[in-house]
Amino acid sequence: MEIIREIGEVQKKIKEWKDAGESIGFVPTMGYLHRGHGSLIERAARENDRVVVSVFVNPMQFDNCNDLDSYPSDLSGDMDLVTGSGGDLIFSPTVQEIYPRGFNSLVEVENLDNELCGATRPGHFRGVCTVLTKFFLILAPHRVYFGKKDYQQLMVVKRMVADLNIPLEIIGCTTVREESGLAMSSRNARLSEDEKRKALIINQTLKAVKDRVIQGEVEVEKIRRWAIERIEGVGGAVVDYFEIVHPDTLQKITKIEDKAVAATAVFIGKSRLIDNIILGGKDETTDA
Ligand SMILES: Nc1ncnc2c1ncn2[C@@H]1O[C@H](COP(=O)(O)OP(=O)(O)OP(=O)(O)O)[C@@H](O)[C@H]1O
Ligand SMILES: CC(C)(CO)[C@@H](O)C(=O)[O-]
Ligand code: BAL
Repeated sequence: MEIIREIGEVQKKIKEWKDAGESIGFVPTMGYLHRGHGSLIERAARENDRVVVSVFVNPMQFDNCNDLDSYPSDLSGDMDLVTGSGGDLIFSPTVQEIYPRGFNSLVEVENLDNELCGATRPGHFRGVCTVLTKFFLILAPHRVYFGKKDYQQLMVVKRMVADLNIPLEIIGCTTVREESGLAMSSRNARLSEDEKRKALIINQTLKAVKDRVIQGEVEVEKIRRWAIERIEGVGGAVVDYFEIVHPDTLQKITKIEDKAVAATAVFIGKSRLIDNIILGGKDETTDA
């Protein structure tokens, strides 16, 4: 298992593989890898001959310097996880390698980015789409794997690839959880034991919302207010947003008449955690 830091070098390696007729799977990450990332890498390894994992904390997608500066990292742990999950290569460029002249060209997916994380982290998806476009052009993989924990990111990237005719397949993978139900996230590493216990309220509330919908509740505003109160009731949890949106357009809805997505971002202490659940349809336990 190799770590490559330079664009020219990773391209040389990928060319060798492609010249040998091998298919390339790509898993973009910001590092500090956990079993959630591992499941993406394992799936990529099942479906491709070679798997490249990028580890790059992209400054362009952070609107909060503290969040960027305190983002955890552990490249040697990442190497172990990538090896154990069947990956072939880590591409971990420096910021200078990716943005040598700063950056004047931006990729933005309109409308899908105006609610949820797009509303509360201005410029976030512009940063994500710009860096991913660069990675897609640099690596030219056949298939790229994303987690459904970042539901909006998955939808935005699918749309970007379709709009720009980028020749690769985007694959969404099931959210991997702790036994407690907490969605695995690199940012969980910053939680104290007490905060970790409090963070359980996020998934518990999403599941309770799903139950209310199954029992016939359709009024979004009623559910929203109830869910926010329930989450913040644990003390030390502050809801950044809790919204119920159309699963494809990601626009807010007022009544749940068909499939919908409940998505939330919650500050537990200083860590901002996200999670979501599919309502009014099958749950998110299947890959797509
Ligand atoms: N629990 C998880 N299950 C499945 N996929 C996941 C999980 N956590 C992250 N991913 C996916 O891994 C990819 C890289 O995500 P990232 O490196 O930001 O990890 P993260 O744990 O989500 O970090 P953060 O704490 O910043 O949210 C994304 O496609 C993301 O959706
Ligand atoms: C896709 C990504 C690696 C782009 O920087 C990041 O947004 C993430 O880790 O989800
Ligand atoms: N997983 C999303 C990357 C971010 O929080 O910036």
